[in-house]
Amino acid sequence: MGGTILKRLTPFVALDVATKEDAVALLDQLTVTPKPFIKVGMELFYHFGPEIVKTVQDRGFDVFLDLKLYDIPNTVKRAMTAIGRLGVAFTTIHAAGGSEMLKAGKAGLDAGAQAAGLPAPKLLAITQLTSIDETILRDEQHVALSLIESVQNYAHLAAQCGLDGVICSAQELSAIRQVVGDDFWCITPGIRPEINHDDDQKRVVTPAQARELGSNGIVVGRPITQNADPAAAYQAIQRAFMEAN
Ligand SMILES: O=C(O)c1cc(=O)[nH]c(=O)n1[C@@H]1O[C@H](COP(=O)(O)O)[C@@H](O)[C@H]1O
Repeated sequence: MGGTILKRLTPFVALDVATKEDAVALLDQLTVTPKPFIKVGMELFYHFGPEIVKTVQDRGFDVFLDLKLYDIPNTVKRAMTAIGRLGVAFTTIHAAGGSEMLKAGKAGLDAGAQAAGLPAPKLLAITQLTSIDETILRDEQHVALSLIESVQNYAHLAAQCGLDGVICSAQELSAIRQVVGDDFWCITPGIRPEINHDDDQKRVVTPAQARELGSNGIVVGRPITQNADPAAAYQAIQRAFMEAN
């Protein structure tokens, strides 16, 4: 890291629930210090649209709107312009869409924010989803690179296109840091307090491992939202990630 101090954000809680009542109940339980970022994903957004973003913001949380855009450059640019007007802090796009799409997305996002008089959201590129492993990459996607090389390639592409960072597994961070600057955000889902490989996530680390590997921020869903005490689960994960032993 060239001797610089790593920026580390409080965890992002993935609000992956189906109803507004469930979302609000979780937000009410997560009014803790330090405050988490709240990730609104496809499930809530497709049910309730921009209104759900406002609901979260009105409760004092910064929003990471995770819609993973992937389409032709013109369509992505226009959709990103709409996202830029929502006042969110972070949003996502697929690096696999290529440089023209990434640059169009960034231009649209910045234009939307500027038109609304808001700061531009940070744009993060999805590299390889944390549910993808070497077997899927080789046998289904027919990608000739190793998983780490593919993630590293997408991170380099995203940085060259002027994006603010990537989403990846913390397992790829040292490879990524070889090709991007220290100020490039590497946000890492696939976090489990205990590694037991019993769900759809394939490239998984603990919160403490994410810290040791140099993650700038972790995204955590089910270990918090499906816990009987979401606030306690969040606080334990937050401490493990943010405080050195
Ligand atoms: O973009 C994301 O946030 C994301 C990218 C990725 O590669 N893997 C990944 O799990 N995510 C998201 O991170 C969250 C992880 O949720 P849990 O697996 O329940 O902790 C989900 O909301 C996913 O959509």
